[in-house]
Amino acid sequence: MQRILLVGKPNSGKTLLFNQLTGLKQKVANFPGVTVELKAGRLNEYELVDFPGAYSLNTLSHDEALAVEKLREAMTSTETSLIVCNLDATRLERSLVFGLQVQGLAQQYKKPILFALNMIDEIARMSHHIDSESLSEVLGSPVIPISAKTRQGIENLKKTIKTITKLPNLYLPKHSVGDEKSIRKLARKVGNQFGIQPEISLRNQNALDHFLLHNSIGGIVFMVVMFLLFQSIFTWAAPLMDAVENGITSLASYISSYLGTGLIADFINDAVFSGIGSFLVFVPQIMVLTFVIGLLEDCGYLARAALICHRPLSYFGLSGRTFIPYLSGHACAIPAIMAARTIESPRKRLITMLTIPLLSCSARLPVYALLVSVFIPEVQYLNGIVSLQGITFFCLYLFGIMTALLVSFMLSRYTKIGKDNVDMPFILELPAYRLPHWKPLINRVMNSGKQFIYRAGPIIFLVSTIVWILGYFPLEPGGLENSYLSKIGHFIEPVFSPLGLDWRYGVAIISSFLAREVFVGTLGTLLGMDGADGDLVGLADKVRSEGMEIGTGIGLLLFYVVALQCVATVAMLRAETGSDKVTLSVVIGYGIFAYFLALLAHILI
Ligand SMILES: Nc1nc2c(ncn2[C@@H]2O[C@H](COP(=O)(O)OP(=O)(O)OP(=O)(O)O)[C@@H](O)[C@H]2O)c(=O)[nH]1
Ligand SMILES: [Mg+2]
Repeated sequence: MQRILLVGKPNSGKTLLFNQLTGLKQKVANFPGVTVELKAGRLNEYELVDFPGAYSLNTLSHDEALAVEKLREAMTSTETSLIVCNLDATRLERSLVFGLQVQGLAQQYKKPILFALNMIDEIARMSHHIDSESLSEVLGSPVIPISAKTRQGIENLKKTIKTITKLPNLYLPKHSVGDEKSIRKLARKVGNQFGIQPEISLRNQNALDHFLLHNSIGGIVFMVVMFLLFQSIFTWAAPLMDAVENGITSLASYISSYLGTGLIADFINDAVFSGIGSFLVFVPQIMVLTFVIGLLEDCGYLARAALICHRPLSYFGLSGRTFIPYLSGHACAIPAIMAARTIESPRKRLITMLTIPLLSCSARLPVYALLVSVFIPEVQYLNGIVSLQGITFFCLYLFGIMTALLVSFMLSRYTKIGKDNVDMPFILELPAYRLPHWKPLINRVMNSGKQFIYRAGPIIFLVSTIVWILGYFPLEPGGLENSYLSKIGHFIEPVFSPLGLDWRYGVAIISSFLAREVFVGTLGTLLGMDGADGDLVGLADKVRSEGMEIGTGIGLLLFYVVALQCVATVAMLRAETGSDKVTLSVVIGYGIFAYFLALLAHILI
């Protein structure tokens, strides 16, 4: 299939434009380095390829290097029909440095090129206008003004793409500017002539940055924002979680009233409703977390937070750019490990990737929520804005962060890991402050919930079903205690009994090595079969009524903070580090560390 390449400077709106043209929903956010791998979609009879952004053909970070390498490769391919180079109209000079370099490549390989002059809605808001026709004459290639946000000019862009792909030879760039120095000179000249003056575009930004990047005020704002972020996950998501829980409980009792008793009824109650239901409750929490992170990204704050964190993170052998993968690691480690591609220093990138699994991702939420509600009373402060359970959550997340920092510190000080690579400087372009763009944000939130269900749902269903079958059969007096599962459980019990956990918790922990959220589902199935009435609220009550000691509970929590129990993360680590040895060491190392923490907590508390 013939291809159209969509390239340009980071954070210039390529992916939003890609989504508008293909109808897909790739991630869009207001900081440089969101897209880290090539993504393809259909635009009429063509394949449209969204590239990671790059500032120049001479690259710094891994994602830029990938973009440039793939771009050079695609240039030589006969399947490449057109290059659409996206320019950020509010930062014309910077967009043109890469744009003119790409135009040079297009001329060399005889490919037509078209410039999409994006963000003209922002330009209009600043009472400015860019004469795109004159700009097109100066550049020697078509320039189409658009707004990927408001869709202004998108139809015109589509029409121009059609015209050019029909008669490509008429649109080949006629001349190229030459070396990097003359490109930068021309970019500055054109930027000054057509673009918006930095004093105007940066006026509001500078005022806000003065406050948010201030040495002490900036630090306090950062702490408050992070505290509210973590509070939101627990306190603010609670009403939504209650709604889902009530919905599932009513559905369960409605369906059970029709099923009567017997094998099918037991299966539906214990495996389906207790197993799957107990993890569905956490979908709203994950969506709230994605919403708050998305809000911070969209308004431009996250890039500032990365800058604030650069100094302290450097102390632990990391970079300011580690901040964004670390933060998104609290939603899911997989995209976070990929996001580490934007880290300029290979050593810091490696250390970041290896420590991301220590951050509390949303799969731990069900486990935390269950144990926190067992041990921590529901006390609220400040009219319900802050709760004791929320504070406990914050401490658990903090523990994950501290452990990640400590491990990074040790890796950077006492090992040679990744040391043979050249170190690169930390450079970060601060995006403009903007109001959030609601549609893509809502899409992301819905997607996060959907993906959690799609990814975890089938595994949980499978594991719950297997656990249920092993626990139900052979149909002998004594029920669960005489089941196959109990035999397996008792066999592995010696591993878990030093932690104060009986065989049922052992089975739940072992089954959660595939994915952590399976723990609650399996426990739901197991305790459901053991007399809980299949209702989800009952799970915490059931654990409490069995008299689990607080030291054991805290030990279990710490175990889940540290242990790397996620097949998908292990596979991703292997792919991104390219080393079996490193991946295996991380899995075993964190496993042993987690076990000893749990043991210590059980003995000491
Ligand atoms: N106001 C306005 N904002 C836009 C427009 N296009 C994109 N944005 C915003 O710009 C930010 C960056 O958009 P992305 O599509 O993620 O940019 P990208 O070029 O793909 O960025 P990387 O993947 O990091 O290279 C997001 O916050 C978008 O909502 C536009 O036309 N107008
Ligand atoms: Mg992108």
